[in-house]
Amino acid sequence: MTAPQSPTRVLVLNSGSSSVKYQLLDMRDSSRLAVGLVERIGEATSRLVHTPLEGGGERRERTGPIADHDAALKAVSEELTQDGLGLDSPALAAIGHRVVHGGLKFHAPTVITEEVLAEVERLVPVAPLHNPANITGIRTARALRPDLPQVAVFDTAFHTTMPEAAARYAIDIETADAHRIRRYGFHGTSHAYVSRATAALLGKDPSEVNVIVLHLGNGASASAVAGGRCVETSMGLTPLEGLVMGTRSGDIDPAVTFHLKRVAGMSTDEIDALLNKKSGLVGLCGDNDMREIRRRIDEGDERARLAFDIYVHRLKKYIGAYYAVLGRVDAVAFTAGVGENAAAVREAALAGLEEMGLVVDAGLNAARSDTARLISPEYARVAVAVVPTDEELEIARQTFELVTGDVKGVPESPTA
Ligand SMILES: Nc1ncnc2c1ncn2[C@@H]1O[C@H](COP(=O)(O)OP(=O)(O)O)[C@@H](O)[C@H]1O
Ligand SMILES: CC(=O)OP(=O)(O)O
Ligand SMILES: [Mg+2]
Repeated sequence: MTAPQSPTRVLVLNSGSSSVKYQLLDMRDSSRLAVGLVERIGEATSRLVHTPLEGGGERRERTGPIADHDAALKAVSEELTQDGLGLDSPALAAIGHRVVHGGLKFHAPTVITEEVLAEVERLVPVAPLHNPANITGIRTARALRPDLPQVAVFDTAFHTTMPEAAARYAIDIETADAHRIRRYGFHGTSHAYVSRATAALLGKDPSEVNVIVLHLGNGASASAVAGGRCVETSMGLTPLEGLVMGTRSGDIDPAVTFHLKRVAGMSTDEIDALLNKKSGLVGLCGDNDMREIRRRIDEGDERARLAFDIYVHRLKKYIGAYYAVLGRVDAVAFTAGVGENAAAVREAALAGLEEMGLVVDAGLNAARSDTARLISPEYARVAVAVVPTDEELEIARQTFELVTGDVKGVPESPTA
């Protein structure tokens, strides 16, 4: 009789403000067994799309109201069970959660305890769109499988290497320290994964290269990574600072908020909602989807053109700034929904930077691919790359490594 195999599967939950993305992976070969997405949580038109990649099941879609993240996770659990991949499976080693704000405490993936949850809860005011969803995801997953290790992988962890000169705001230092006001940075799992994948694409070790990573999704951030360590990133105390995003303003003179309060008579909550939800691309032109913005530009829409130009202008400023921070740049890597798909954004962001060694080959830029690739000509001094991010795989790896102490070889139970 053979002894039972050690569990090798990890379920990854990436709970966003109104969505949950999930993947079930087998860490023996990092293969995906099921992937899915629940979107528009809390609306009447919620949608769950579930794709089993193992067991011969078909892609399924459910529409109709899903009230909250708790209901969303229960629906995901039902879908997985239908494919024989349910949370009750003894093959499951752990559940890995993306947790957006980890403050200064968490530098590495962490097994979730009540103390860890309390700290994540304490940080809700500085990640109001993200941490509450992460907490619900953790509590629901724990209720479904109380015996299983649950691991938090923090968006902030990769940025904890930032030097004080980059991490501090120039405000009264006692006030800042009393309230832990500093720049934390986010999307760190993606910046870590993409900077490493870019080094691999260049055939180098991460310690040998300096990379500017541009994570352009709904939320967007840039980072400067020197020899594998983050030295600067564009998001700050909260995920509001930095680049222009789908619905967030990014950088703004803080006095705009006083002005809105004193002159426009808006409340703090109204200003918060304005800057987080009604700004960025959606505030400028009514759309936050870059595909729709490009379509409108092609039809001659001036508002869409202006929104695109502001988005790209900010991006270019950050590329220049991070070039200066790094001194020598080996590669600029574009990632996430916009970075991976919007050739026009990549072209416009780097236009006119030939003197800095940054050149985009139009043919390579226009080509499409699901794998990491270079879009700069061979002669260019700085490589420009499109590198699909994979936050879920990175979370699964870190989770599995933490619970088994091994990421490559899977420990087997000794044969009886
Ligand atoms: N084919 C495409 N062309 C241009 N932009 C795209 C394309 N596909 C997706 N996007 C952009 O990517 C965004 C979503 O990026 P994603 O990384 O999935 O975001 P998030 O993880 O923050 O939800 C969309 O809002 C859209 O602007
Ligand atoms: C931190 C952050 O902005 O995340 P997202 O892009 O998922 O909203
Ligand atoms: Mg994302």
